Amino acid sequence: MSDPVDATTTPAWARLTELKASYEPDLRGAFAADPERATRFARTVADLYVDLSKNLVDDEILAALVDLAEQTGVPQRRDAMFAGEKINVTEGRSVLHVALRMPRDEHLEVDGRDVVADVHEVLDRVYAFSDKVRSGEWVGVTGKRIETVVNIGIGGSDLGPVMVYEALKPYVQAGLTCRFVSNIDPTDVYENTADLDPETTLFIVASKTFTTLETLTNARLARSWLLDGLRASGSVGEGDDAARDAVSKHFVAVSTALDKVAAFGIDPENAFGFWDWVGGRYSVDSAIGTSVCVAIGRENFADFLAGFHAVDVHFRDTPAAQNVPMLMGLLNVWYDGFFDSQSHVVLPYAQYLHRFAAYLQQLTMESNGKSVRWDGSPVTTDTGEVFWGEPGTNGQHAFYQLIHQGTRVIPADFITVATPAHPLKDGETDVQELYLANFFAQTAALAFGKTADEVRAEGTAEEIVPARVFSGNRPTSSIMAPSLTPSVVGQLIALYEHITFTQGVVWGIDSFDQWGVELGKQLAQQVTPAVGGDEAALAKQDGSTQALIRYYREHRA
Ligand SMILES: O=P(O)(O)OC[C@H]1O[C@H](O)[C@H](O)[C@@H](O)[C@@H]1O
Repeated sequence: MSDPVDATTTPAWARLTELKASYEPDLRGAFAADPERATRFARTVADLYVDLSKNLVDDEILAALVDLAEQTGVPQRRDAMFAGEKINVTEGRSVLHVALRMPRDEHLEVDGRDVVADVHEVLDRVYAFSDKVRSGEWVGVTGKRIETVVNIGIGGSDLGPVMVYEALKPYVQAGLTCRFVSNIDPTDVYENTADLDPETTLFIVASKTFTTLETLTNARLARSWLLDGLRASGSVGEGDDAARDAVSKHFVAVSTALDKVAAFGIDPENAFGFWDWVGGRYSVDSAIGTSVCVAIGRENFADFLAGFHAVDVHFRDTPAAQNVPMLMGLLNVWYDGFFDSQSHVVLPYAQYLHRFAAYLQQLTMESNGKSVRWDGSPVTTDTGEVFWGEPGTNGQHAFYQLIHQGTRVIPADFITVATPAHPLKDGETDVQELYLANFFAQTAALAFGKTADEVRAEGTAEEIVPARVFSGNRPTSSIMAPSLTPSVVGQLIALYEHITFTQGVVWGIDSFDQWGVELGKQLAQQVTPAVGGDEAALAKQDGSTQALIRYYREHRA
């Protein structure tokens, strides 16, 4: 595996440094001087129209960013990923989420196996299972059809499925509902089962490793809830055989560790596998998406996968200057490295995408929150900006103030669709038009601001003019699609996967490991006996931890 290139030593970085020194952001001037700017800085990828023109770049800067991608080896590493090379260096693994959405007739050999054939074998089993649940052929232990599917998972085994389920609500079969339990706070499993009927509930235990404390604990709680409920109503007798039979009708699992699934007591017949070359945060398009597939059906799920694939092909085959994910990743590097941007806001003007920012937080921050490169050397630039966001227009009335007038540059991605799922009218007014007017107005306000003279011209008292000035030159990228179809949702996810990849390569980091989450897990194991009252274990904790545990023990009702 080639060594990472230190981006800051490349001629492109030197050029960017030079360009930045003389760059005076002036989007008003840039649009006035170049009537073609909007079209020259727009790109398309699959169904997505991506307007990059309101970013703080000119032709020279963009060219230098493209050179940076070349000089840090982004295209080569991308090709290595698609070829199945083990680019997840610290875990010695290939990185092949792109294989999860390759069409059936493609082939990709890794360690002597055609992974595309393996993918489709599992996909066919997921499809067959989802057909049975949807048609009512799959029944619970008392013969009733399934009405609620509860996905139990966390991190990548939760955020992807819940985000996509919410995004594709209009495609969910009537009479079927999915719920998602992730948190080990007992409230989560309680609230999500309290009003359910065990006879019509199916649990999907989703865990790549099948060792995750939260998920296994919640799965056991769910199993107890199921058996207690069925026994209380006399639907199921006492004894292990009766319990096993009930569990086999109400529990399926998704994991790379099928031996552990069996050890948990779930029939391997009811388990769907995937592979160590799929990162958890890249797994919603694997069997981890089974809850989504049950909800929306195999045709829609296939359309979802096709959306990813269309963006994969674009990312793989398009030269950097036209390559949308690569350009967007490079813009992020530009803002992080040269404007000290510490965060990046994602603002979907599509209510169904209300979990998209939360999903992106794991994708981007677990991938690129690293301080060493893949050869172990320290990074030489900042990495891993904070991703955050909420659907517009809610954010406008809450936190946009900081984006418009705060002291930091916060690049923003605005995402919307032309056709709403529900074209409601307020009298004669098409509400989608009000919604999109806000989208367009916000990106214009951020880019072009409002000068002191413009504020004065409105008759504003001089002493409050400064407070009412908008500097403008606040960068945004606008992403539009015709409507929020399964394919478009797949396209959006793949777009951000490859943006994340591009940033990671420029920074020289392994975007596919997540060692940073391990220490807390280990410590939790050590602390658990102390929380439970083991004085010797308590004495081994630091002073602050001891005090916190004592507080808990004194106040626990
Ligand atoms: O799917 P699982 O193995 O249960 O893992 C669930 C999550 O837990 C971890 O701690 C990782 O940081 C995540 O990347 C992962 O998605």
